[in-house]
Amino acid sequence: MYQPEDEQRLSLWAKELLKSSNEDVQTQLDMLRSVINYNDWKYYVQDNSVLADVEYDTLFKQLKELENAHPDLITADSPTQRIAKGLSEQFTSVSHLVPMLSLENSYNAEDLREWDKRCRETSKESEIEYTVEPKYDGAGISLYYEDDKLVRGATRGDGIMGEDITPNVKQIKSIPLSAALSKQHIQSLEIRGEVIIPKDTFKNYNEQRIAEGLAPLANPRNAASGTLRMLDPREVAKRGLSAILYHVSYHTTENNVADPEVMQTHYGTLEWLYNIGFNSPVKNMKRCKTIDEVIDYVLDFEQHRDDLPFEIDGMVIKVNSLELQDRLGQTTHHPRWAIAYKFKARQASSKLLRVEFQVGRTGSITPVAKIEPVPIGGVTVGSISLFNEEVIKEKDLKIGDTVLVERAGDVIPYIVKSNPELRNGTEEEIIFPTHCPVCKEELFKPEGEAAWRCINVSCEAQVVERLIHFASKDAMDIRSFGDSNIRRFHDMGIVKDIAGIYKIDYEQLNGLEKFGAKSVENLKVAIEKSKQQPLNRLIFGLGIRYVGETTAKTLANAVNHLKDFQTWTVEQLCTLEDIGPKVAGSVYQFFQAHENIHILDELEVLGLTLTNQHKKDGNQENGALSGKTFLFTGTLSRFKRSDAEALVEERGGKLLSGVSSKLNYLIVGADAGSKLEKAKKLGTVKVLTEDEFGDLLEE
Ligand SMILES: NC(=O)c1ccc[n+]([C@@H]2O[C@H](COP(=O)([O-])OP(=O)(O)OC[C@H]3O[C@@H](n4cnc5c(N)ncnc54)[C@H](O)[C@@H]3O)[C@@H](O)[C@H]2O)c1
Ligand SMILES: [Zn+2]
Repeated sequence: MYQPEDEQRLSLWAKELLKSSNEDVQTQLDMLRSVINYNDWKYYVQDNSVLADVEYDTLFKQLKELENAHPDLITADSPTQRIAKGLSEQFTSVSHLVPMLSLENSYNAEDLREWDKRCRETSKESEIEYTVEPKYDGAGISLYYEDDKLVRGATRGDGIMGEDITPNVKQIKSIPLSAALSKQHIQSLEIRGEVIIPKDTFKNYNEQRIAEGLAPLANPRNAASGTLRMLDPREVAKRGLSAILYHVSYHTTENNVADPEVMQTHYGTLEWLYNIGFNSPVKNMKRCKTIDEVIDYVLDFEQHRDDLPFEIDGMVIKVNSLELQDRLGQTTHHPRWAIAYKFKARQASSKLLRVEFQVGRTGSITPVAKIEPVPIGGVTVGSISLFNEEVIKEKDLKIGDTVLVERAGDVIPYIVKSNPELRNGTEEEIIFPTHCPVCKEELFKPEGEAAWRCINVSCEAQVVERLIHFASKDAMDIRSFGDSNIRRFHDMGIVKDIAGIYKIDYEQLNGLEKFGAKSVENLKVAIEKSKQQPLNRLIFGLGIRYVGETTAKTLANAVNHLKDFQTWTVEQLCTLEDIGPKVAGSVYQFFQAHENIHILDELEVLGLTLTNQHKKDGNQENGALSGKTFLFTGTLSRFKRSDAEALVEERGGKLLSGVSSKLNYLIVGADAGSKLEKAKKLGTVKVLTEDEFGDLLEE
């Protein structure tokens, strides 16, 4: 389609147009159209954008404004007159019964008031009721049901034709394979929605990829869109996709009877869909009588976007009455009865200045990109982990490159891509070191692993990282002993290893710059308090390779005393829940090393708890919740989830990972989805609100 020199030219034009242009109107129009066509192709066909979404949106808006000012210069093939292209050749194409259009965008209250005014003028209504729902950041899909059965699932494609991905769609558990449509005399139904990957599924998936040495996937949206187009449905099933349905685009009734009453409003339709088993936005939806109410709701929602279990990139405002929607109609690009309100962007382009190589607590070398600082979603990003050497190769990064940076929700920022087409020849290769940047020992890359390692156990960098990890919030939680103090104390020779934390000579700290008597006292108290931390935190804090918080808990529950593991074999370790040979091997090695046992002995003498308190107290057998099983779902507001889970375990209760007949209690927060549905269907699970759970704890 495009030659490299075309790509370079079009990218330069984009930058020029973004800065403002002094070309005449016709030239500007031509440039904008070429640039937008090119970026549509990159985005929809190649799944590989060059511009940040905001930048693209700005150019699109420029084009629209220019065309509004010069309607005579609008051409039929202008990108404003059609929806973008996006069909691959991997799947059979199918026609949508009704085109899948785009949405008009708005960015502030002014835009929304403007739109409301237009809607009222066009419809000649003085007041319009709107609905507001989240704009899910995933991949659009269209589902077709006939005689209560799911017949077909398709991607959006170019809006007219989509890709037939029925086998993949059938793997998504929140999409019912059949639904009681005929109860409302609906014979056929085409519904639209979004396929998404919940944030924690995405995070787990990426952590797994990183542990396996693979580059993490860019963002939940790309992950959803890529997964839907995978050729093996079994792989799709493993990815934990979810679907939310937000629009009925077409339907017929049995014997042409009149439409059911529920289908007179958008809200009613979604409520009905929800009641017959579809996941729809009703729970996060609001009906608003005025545009001011709409504006309040979207602004408020933006504050809480990170509390949702999935990514959203804005809100969608729709006219509630379907009759009025019909009257307002659509352009070739978007319906007039809906508009998207886009949240602040979380993407930006910046320049890659240099790459630093950091040594982790297990000796792995992590390349970290230093970029020209850019604000993204309210924070300034200047440093970005590149994970390993492969990522640098895969993304084809060079020093001096213009890179696209994204920070999605609570996901750490990452470089989406470089833009090789923007290079001018002065860029430099990134050279991975052959020796540890701190202790200068030669680096090794074990077979089958992605990370280079410094295997010198007394490498200073590793010692410090181990101390930082040990004192961190999720491990021993030694407040007031943060990164910089740890580094300082280590450099001054005050703390040399973990045991050293408990042997600090506080006299020595007197008179230390920026560390007054109060700080010394706080530190002393925090260190003393950490001695009482439960065994699982200590195990996690020790930083045994592959032992995360969950594994640490499993290990802590398996023994009476930590040193009991000295006699465990790899096979025995493998019998523990979720512990495979890799983890077991690492734990085994840790407890076979004399120097580690020596540290444990030292810690015990210094007063730390190496015994499993729960076991000793018999809490688990006699606790108030013993014999009962629990599961939490949705967003909790009163409790932090990990705290709530700890409370259950402290009282002898057991946590389950899914809804089954073994489950006694399901505690539901906001936006509880399929788990709640399933629990209701089972009928044997007691569903509790957070407050009811609180009461249960007090009993
Ligand atoms: N970076 C680039 O080069 C580039 C290129 C092309 C497009 N883009 C981005 O893509 C956007 C245009 O893409 P688009 O046409 O898919 O529009 P869009 O993603 O902005 O909005 C329309 C889509 O929103 C989705 N959606 C989510 N929740 C919804 C809800 N509750 N109700 C209705 N729809 C909902 C639907 O899939 C719908 O198709 C641009 O605004 C731009 O940000 C970027
Ligand atoms: Zn080293």
